[in-house]
Amino acid sequence: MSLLSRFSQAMELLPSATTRLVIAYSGGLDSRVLLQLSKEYVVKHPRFTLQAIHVHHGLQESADAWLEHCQQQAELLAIPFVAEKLEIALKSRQSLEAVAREQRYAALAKYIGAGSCLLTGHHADDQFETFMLALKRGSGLQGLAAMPQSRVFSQGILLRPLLQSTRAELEAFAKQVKLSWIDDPSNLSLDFDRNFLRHQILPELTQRWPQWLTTSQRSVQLLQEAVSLHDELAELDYRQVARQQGLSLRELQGLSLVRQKNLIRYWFAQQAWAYPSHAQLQQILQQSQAKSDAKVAMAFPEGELRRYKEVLYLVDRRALQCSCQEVVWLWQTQNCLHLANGSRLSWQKGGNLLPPSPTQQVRVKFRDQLEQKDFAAFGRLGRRSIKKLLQESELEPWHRARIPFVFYDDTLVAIGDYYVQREFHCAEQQGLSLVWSPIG
Ligand SMILES: Nc1ncnc2c1ncn2[C@@H]1O[C@H](COP(=O)(O)OP(=O)(O)OP(=O)(O)O)[C@@H](O)[C@H]1O
Repeated sequence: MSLLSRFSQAMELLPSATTRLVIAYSGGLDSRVLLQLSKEYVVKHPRFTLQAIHVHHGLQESADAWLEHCQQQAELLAIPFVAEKLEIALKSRQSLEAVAREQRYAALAKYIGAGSCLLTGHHADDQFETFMLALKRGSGLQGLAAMPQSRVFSQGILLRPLLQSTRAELEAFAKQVKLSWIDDPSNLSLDFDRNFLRHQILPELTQRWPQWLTTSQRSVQLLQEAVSLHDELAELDYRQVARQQGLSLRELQGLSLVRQKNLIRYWFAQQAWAYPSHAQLQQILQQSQAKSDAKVAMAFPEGELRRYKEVLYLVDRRALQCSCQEVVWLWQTQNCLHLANGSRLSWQKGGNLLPPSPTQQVRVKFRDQLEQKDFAAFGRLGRRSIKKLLQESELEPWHRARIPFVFYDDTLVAIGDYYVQREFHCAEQQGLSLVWSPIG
């Protein structure tokens, strides 16, 4: 089968609403072939528009020359071209390669709205390397399943139409039609694990077993099917076990151990958190057996795992941020307030909070900023009443220091969307309704 036929077959995976193809064009062999085939395909399928994007990392001396080369190649094919320049700043212990990749995808994501598809030049050799690197790390099924041919990306989709073709096939095609491309010198350095696999391991394997890439690709596809099956099971279990925004411990523990692990991994992915490692997973399962809630708090880059009232929560890093200054709210001009602690307070008509008079100033404070006089509204029990009120609100403890207390001038009128002071009640639906979202 020709490269173009395989490319066209992959394009059939696109939803019918896709009309815009965005080519991630690095200037290397793979994406140069991708550029060519995309152009040939679009000529035959004019419902698609094309655009090429080059991400300029600025990491190598020749980065500017690469950008220029890419622009010329795109012009040659009359494909609209854009360059995205990055300024990569590394924090300690971050890998340059990983940060560059993350920022590259973030830059590309901006171009992928609904109806758009990002095309990348990944091929079968890349797939093999990804699989081997996952094996080296001791990854689970998800890691070994390497790269899917398509996945949701930003508001659209990411497709790898060359994934079934080998690098040798791409090179033969590029030479035959006399394409020009850039060879990145860093691809030769055996210091990188990927290059070691590419230059030392794969040639040995394909010399002994010429079909190696095709057959190992089949195994990867079977692993991908197994991943889908695991996800389907996790989805069913999730429906059973999900409580509030978390997982009910009682329901979780009713599952077999492997299903618990499968569900927890799925749950992390649903919240867009990186998968927990094998050791972290063990720890989560151990901690969820603990007798008291207080013991469970595990830190992850995205936030913390917490336990409250027999439910496990993944608490976003932003929701652990408490500090916040008092704010004066321009009530008449703004119906939504993004607070510095990452939460959001908004109001709409149709609630039971009496609106402020035009001369009243609306202020927002937080629990730690309340003064003695603010508690007066709560009668003799003051501070303790507020504590009790928040406990009764069922609001998770980590949100209680973050909930906004709303004042008209100096008088407390409401606490988030949980409580309206008696004197400021009006007939149902005649007043305002406050809405507080812990993560805005
Ligand atoms: N600088 C870039 N600008 C635009 N697209 C790029 C750039 N670098 C890579 N790509 C896209 O990504 C594809 C894979 O490139 P490469 O194998 O170098 O990526 P990688 O660093 O291994 O990361 P990953 O495999 O996670 O995408 C390329 O074929 C191209 O489509």
